[in-house]
Amino acid sequence: MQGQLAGWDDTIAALATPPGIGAIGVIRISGKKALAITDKLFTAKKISEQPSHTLHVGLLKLNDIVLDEVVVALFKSPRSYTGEDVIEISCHGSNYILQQVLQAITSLGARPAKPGEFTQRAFLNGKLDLAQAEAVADLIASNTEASKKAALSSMRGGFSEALKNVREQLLKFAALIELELDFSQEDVEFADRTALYKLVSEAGLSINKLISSFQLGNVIKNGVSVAIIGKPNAGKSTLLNALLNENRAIVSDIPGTTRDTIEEVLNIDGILFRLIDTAGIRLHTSDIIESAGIERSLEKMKHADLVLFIFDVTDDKKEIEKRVHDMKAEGLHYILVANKIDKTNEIEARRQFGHLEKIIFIAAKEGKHTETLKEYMTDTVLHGKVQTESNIVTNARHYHALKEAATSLEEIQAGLDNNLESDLLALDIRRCLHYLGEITGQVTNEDMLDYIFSKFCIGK
Ligand SMILES: Nc1nc2c(c(=O)[nH]1)N(C=O)[C@@H](CNc1ccc(C(=O)N[C@@H](CCC(=O)O)C(=O)O)cc1)CN2
Ligand SMILES: Nc1nc2c(ncn2[C@@H]2O[C@H](COP(=O)(O)OP(=O)(O)OP(=O)(O)O)[C@@H](O)[C@H]2O)c(=O)[nH]1
Ligand SMILES: [K+]
Ligand SMILES: [Mg+2]
Repeated sequence: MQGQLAGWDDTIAALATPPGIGAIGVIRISGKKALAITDKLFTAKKISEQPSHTLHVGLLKLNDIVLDEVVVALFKSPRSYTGEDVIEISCHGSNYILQQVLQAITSLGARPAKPGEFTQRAFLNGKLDLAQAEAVADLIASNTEASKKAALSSMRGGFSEALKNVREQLLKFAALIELELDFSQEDVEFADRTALYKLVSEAGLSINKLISSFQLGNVIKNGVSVAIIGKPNAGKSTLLNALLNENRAIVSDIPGTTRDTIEEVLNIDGILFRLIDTAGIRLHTSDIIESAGIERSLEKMKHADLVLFIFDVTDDKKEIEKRVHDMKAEGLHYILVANKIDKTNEIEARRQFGHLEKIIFIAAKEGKHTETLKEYMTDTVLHGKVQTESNIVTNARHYHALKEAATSLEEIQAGLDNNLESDLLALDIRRCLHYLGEITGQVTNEDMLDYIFSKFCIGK
């Protein structure tokens, strides 16, 4: 065997806490030799003879040299994170001590764990399915309430449960239809086609709901990039500062103040917006540094999830309309920010620009209506629907598999509509089952597992 499955029988060890920081450092050991190795190092009592889920204080010694005074936690197979015997040794957080203890453990027959290898074992031993295991990595990476909540729910099996039901029902039908093939001479129907049709359309609905949750899932997991775009002196940097509530970017009345892009993260209601202040764009310039800046701004605009197109309300209407037309043509998501309403009056500003869609009137300098803009930004990315209670797909791999499963379901439906023969119908059902199984890991291959678990941190 190759890759991660090679060495699956080894006993593995790794630091479970970040190296070099913290009062305590935890080393985790998993596998058949975990207890025996600990027995050789721990002097207070025989760990292998203690009940599972107990804690023990004592000295660790190797060749009569004291390594540290530690706390040992014991999880006996199968009642552990990995399903194997697991020992956790909490040492004093010195890098030197931790390295010494790890070396002692490996000298007694364990090897260093690869990234994600503890969680991979949990998966291989049936403690978690693949979607749950992937959610563990998302949980560790989560940095907002929304991303934590989505990952925790998936890790605890919410998403998997939603798929399991569909899978089991389809499996039943596949088995019945395949049975018909054995009796092909006799023209029998074991699988009730009407019931199958009902199941397939219900499954299609729930899978399509999951598919459409991905847009929100992506926003929750990866945040939203927001390019602040506009002419020199439109007030882009002033707006960045107002949104952040701090003087991050230099503001001045000199056009061309911002030369390079400035990026800052803003958390609005649990969603991370990566704000990008850019150099002002204008049609003609002879300054090469400025034109390089404009180039960069246009690039940021093209790749942003959302564009805040800001302009001075006393500016020429025609030019704004042209920019809006261009953004629409490029299919960009944008909000028009009519700035400096303090310079005129709001009624006049609305008279000039109110015919444009997705527009908001503000005075960035005074922070006027910037809170409303924040609400508008979250509404724009969430499209009004915050599905907090249902399952949210945040993983691109799951999303693609769900799309394939949905296509297979449509094929099954079409097959039923056209009285497709049992063998072909069975193939379509099997294809759908295959894609559902890829998500939760009933269907895997080693490369896929290697890829998924290699993205984890060491010790997880
Ligand atoms: N010290 C420590 N803290 C930790 C973990 C860990 O492994 N060790 N975790 C690691 O991610 C998370 C908690 N997750 C865990 C999940 C399952 C089991 C476990 O031992 N499960 C067994 C026993 C259950 C029981 O008897 O109640 C099982 O499922 O059979 C442990 C931790 C976060 N905190
Ligand atoms: N009256 C008024 N002035 C504003 C407002 N917002 C920004 N300004 C002024 O407009 C000028 C330009 O502001 P900046 O934020 O530097 O504009 P910018 O778009 O970042 O400009 P560049 O980086 O040069 O492209 C400054 O003098 C700001 O004080 C506003 O709401 N009202
Ligand atoms: K400026
Ligand atoms: Mg600026």
